[in-house]
Amino acid sequence: MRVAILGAGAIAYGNAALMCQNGHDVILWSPSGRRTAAIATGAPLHSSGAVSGSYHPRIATSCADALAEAEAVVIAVPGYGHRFIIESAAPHVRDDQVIVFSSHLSFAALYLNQLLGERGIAVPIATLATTVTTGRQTSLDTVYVGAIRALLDVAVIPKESTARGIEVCRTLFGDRFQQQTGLLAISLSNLNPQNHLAIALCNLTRMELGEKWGQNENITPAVARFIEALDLERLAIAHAFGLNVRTVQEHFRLSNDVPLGTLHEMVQHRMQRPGPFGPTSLDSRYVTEDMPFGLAPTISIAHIAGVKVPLHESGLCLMSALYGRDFAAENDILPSLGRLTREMLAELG
Ligand SMILES: NC(=O)C1=CN([C@@H]2O[C@H](COP(=O)(O)OP(=O)(O)OC[C@H]3O[C@@H](n4cnc5c(N)ncnc54)[C@H](OP(=O)(O)O)[C@@H]3O)[C@@H](O)[C@H]2O)C=CC1
Ligand SMILES: CC(C)(CO)C(=O)C(=O)O
Repeated sequence: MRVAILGAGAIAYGNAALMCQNGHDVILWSPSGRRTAAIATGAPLHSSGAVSGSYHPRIATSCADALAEAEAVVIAVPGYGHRFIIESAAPHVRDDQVIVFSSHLSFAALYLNQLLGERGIAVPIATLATTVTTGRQTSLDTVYVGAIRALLDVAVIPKESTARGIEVCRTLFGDRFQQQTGLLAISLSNLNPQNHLAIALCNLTRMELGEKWGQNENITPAVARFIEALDLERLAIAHAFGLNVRTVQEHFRLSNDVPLGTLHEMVQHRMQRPGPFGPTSLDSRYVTEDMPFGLAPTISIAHIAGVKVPLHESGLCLMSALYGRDFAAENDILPSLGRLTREMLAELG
């Protein structure tokens, strides 16, 4: 399949390596052009870890160029890049294409659907609760793929295009997708915001001082308790809408192939294998993406549902104070969607 990847970071490169390995024709677009500079001159993309090999994805010079021949389009940038990517792509999307958000946050798919609607077209938009690959970009032409997740949740809008959206995900990435009820369930199934709040808040001075620290080693019993307490709030929101979403322990089992237990027990199992390292700067998407585009919308959903989420609210407040920023105000997707109501959210499922 001809597939365009909008983004050129850890997930874009990991996905590109996996899809090239699966025989797909991949074209990458780096919004600034900087990250793909080496590959554009002919250097191969070297991947190590769970995907190992050297590949030659094509490089697009513009978003329009990336989309021109694509049958599928994967959006793989942090939430703070979604608005730019959506607005760059929307004028060029064709009605025979399928879009995949890897991963989806903050109802970004609704914004894309809205812009396409203004052009009179609708395409399947598959939203993934997390990413197929994990990993880190280690240089401009190298990526380390930590894992390929065994199973992940997907929902497609418009709902009537679900079968086509999931079919394309399976063609690109393999048979590893489980259909969720809808976009609300997917929004409540992305666990990075809560996990990263706990990991970053409890290790913030390590980040600020640029220390090298193992992420799992620092999910101590106290940090794991905090993550599990945050998880109970998230599950209560889902429950208020009658939705069934995975627990953090189930998510950790699927992502890391370890037996179910308490989160701390599971992290201990995971530590038998190396990596990943925690962020080494305050300028980390664990905070700058996950607070505005993960925690803030989740709190809004909780308010609409009438569910109390004191840990989410305190976390967002503390992080905003620590950074001297108003993270809730940094979300540039929600204001374009109008007022979300309980009925609209319930309809999304
Ligand atoms: N890495 C991982 O293991 C995991 C990642 N995820 C999620 O996957 C998504 C992608 O993550 P990852 O690839 O690691 O992130 P990266 O930080 O590596 O992504 C970098 C890419 O995002 C682009 N980008 C950054 N800021 C902007 C912006 N303001 N406007 C437009 N583009 C921008 C960069 O553009 P340019 O090329 O111009 O520099 C680059 O192409 C995130 O939502 C993340 O939370 C989820 C689970 C695991
Ligand atoms: C490292 C990992 C897989 C767990 O926190 C991750 O989710 C991320 O990098 O965003």
